[in-house]
Amino acid sequence: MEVGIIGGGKWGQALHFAFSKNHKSRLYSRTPKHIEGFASLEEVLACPLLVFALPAQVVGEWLEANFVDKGQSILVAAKGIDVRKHIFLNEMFAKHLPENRLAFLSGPSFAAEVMRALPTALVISSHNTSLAQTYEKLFPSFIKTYTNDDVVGAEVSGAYKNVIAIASGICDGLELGNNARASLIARGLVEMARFGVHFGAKESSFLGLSGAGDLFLTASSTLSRNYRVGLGLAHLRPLEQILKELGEVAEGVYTAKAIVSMGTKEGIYTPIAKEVAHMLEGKPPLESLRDLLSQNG
Ligand SMILES: NC(=O)C1=CN([C@@H]2O[C@H](COP(=O)(O)OP(=O)(O)OC[C@H]3O[C@@H](n4cnc5c(N)ncnc54)[C@H](OP(=O)(O)O)[C@@H]3O)[C@@H](O)[C@H]2O)C=CC1
Ligand SMILES: O=C(CO)COP(=O)(O)O
Repeated sequence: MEVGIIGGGKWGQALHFAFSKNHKSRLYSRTPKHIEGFASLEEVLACPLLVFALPAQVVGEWLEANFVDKGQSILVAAKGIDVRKHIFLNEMFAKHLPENRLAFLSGPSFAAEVMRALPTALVISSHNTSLAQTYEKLFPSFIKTYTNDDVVGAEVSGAYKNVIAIASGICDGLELGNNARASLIARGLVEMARFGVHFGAKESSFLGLSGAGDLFLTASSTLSRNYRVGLGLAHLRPLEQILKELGEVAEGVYTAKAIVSMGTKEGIYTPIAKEVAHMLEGKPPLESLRDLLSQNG
């Protein structure tokens, strides 16, 4: 099979490496990369199976400017919620192609470990089971894949876990201990499930790879860009400086604000995301901690 990857960042390159094991993979990015299989946007868009691996916050503008519907399907590998429109990625893509040509990738997957061909498990969610199974065939044997139809559950899991990961980094940066981090992650899982179920997600999705799996991974490792943002915030470093030094996307920085806006509008209790959004805007972490601990859960 042939696959065209849009996005040559860490995740696009990792997926390109994985797909290239057994299939013809082409990759396009704004900045040319000197890797085998690098192709023009036209060559990539000509592939019937596409993978979108750009940051969530550029989805809208990128699709408007570049996407030409020639009957392709898209596996969305981005994780986030649009901070300007406060809508899920499936709604952004649905403006350009029908949901039966859309699938979403989620689960615990640091690109760096995929590049080392370390064992990984992922979920492909689509309203079109046959499409999910087609995308499954692209993955090499070191990546185990599961499929389901809970697109919202996959999206909310992948997006929200980044926000809880920032909170976990703050917790460790403040040296609050293992009890505190475990409690924060557990309550974060409850919070993301509450948010997702409100928008139609299946609660079971948050107990699996998409939710608990990706949350445990991202909230417990310095391999996570979002976790590292939290460490920096705990040490009172300016967010602009943290992101400049990171040099890569940290989706939770934007998703936190989207979650709080959507939660406020819909009346959903999102205490951790709310405090993360406050800390991203400069609220001292210890004040947030006090406010979180003083709230009735
Ligand atoms: N890294 C990981 O471990 C994983 C990441 N993801 C998700 O994948 C998505 C991409 O993340 P990742 O690859 O890690 O991010 P990186 O920061 O590594 O790369 C981002 C890429 O996006 C490109 N880009 C940024 N803005 C634009 C734009 N306006 N137009 C065109 N291209 C743009 C950059 O291009 P340029 O190089 O030209 O600046 C860069 O190649 C995110 O949603 C992330 O959450 C999911 C699972 C794992
Ligand atoms: O989504 C990821 C792992 O599943 C990558 O996490 P970070 O974006 O926090 O690095």
